[in-house]
Amino acid sequence: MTETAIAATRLGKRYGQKWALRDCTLRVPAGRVVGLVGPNGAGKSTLMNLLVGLDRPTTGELDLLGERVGPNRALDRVAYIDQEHTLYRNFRVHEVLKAGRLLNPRWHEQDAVDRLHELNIPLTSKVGRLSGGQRAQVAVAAALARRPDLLILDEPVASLDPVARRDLMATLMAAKADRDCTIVLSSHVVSELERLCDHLVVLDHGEVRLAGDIDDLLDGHRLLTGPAATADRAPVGTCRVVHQERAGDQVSLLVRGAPPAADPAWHARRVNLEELVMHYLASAADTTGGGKHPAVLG
Ligand SMILES: Nc1ncnc2c1ncn2[C@@H]1O[C@H](COP(=O)(O)OP(=O)(O)OP(=O)(O)O)[C@@H](O)[C@H]1O
Repeated sequence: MTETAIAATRLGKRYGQKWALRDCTLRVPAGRVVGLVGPNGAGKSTLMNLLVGLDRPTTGELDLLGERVGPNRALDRVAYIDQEHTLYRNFRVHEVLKAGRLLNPRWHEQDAVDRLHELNIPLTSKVGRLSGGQRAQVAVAAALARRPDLLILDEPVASLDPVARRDLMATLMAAKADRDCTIVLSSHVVSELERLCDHLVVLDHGEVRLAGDIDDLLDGHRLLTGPAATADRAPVGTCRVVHQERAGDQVSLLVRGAPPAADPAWHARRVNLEELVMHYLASAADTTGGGKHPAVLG
């Protein structure tokens, strides 16, 4: 397997005057499960459309699984599932599999049959009569039957109830355990990604705000809390202040790096993934004028 699943260099997509994605430079090692997060309109679907070849970039370069993505490149090692888990509703499940068999040179039907059997989804059922969760499972089973090296899912659980969400996440985790593919999934809900993902990309206003392996990102940040009155003298050392937030007479600063434990009035602790993402998004909102949060310091 190639070492790098996704290498994007200054990738951009403009619709008319508007940049949906701008200057996106990313390197995702193969085998990662990537959580792509960001608010509405952040550019998540735009990035995914570029990754799966549904759209062409306005600027920049994109390599997937070691190959340059271009107009004549078949993306047969990449599978994509959109938000609606689009399937023909009049098809029966076995007809979905037949279509997959006819359309895909790499097709392992028994994988899908076994998976659907385990989930008690009859092959004779009409897609339109399945629940939303079952339809999502059929879409995932059909995508996995292609044994993709890169599986991309646009908000796969957004329309599902909590049990169906859990079941779909379990299917993805099992698929990852079976085959060492790279998975990219987008969501608004960070807590949903936390159990599954080991790599994070935060997008906002079409720009990458944060990207990296989640363990490294969590190790590399601290939340420094102390008296708001002395916020400008917070003991940050050489750390970069990403964002600060005031609550009463206390202020919390998200810093990148390890601040020196010099001042007893200040307390440094690790952050969780949700806090990390929220601070980065709040910081982005400050710089783009879209938020109500206090100013970014550095
Ligand atoms: N085909 C298009 N034509 C014009 N503008 C578009 C098009 N597709 C996306 N955009 C714009 O690009 C920006 C990014 O949209 P995108 O759908 O990628 O965001 P997103 O993060 O996936 O949002 P959501 O979470 O709501 O699905 C938005 O401002 C959107 O209106």
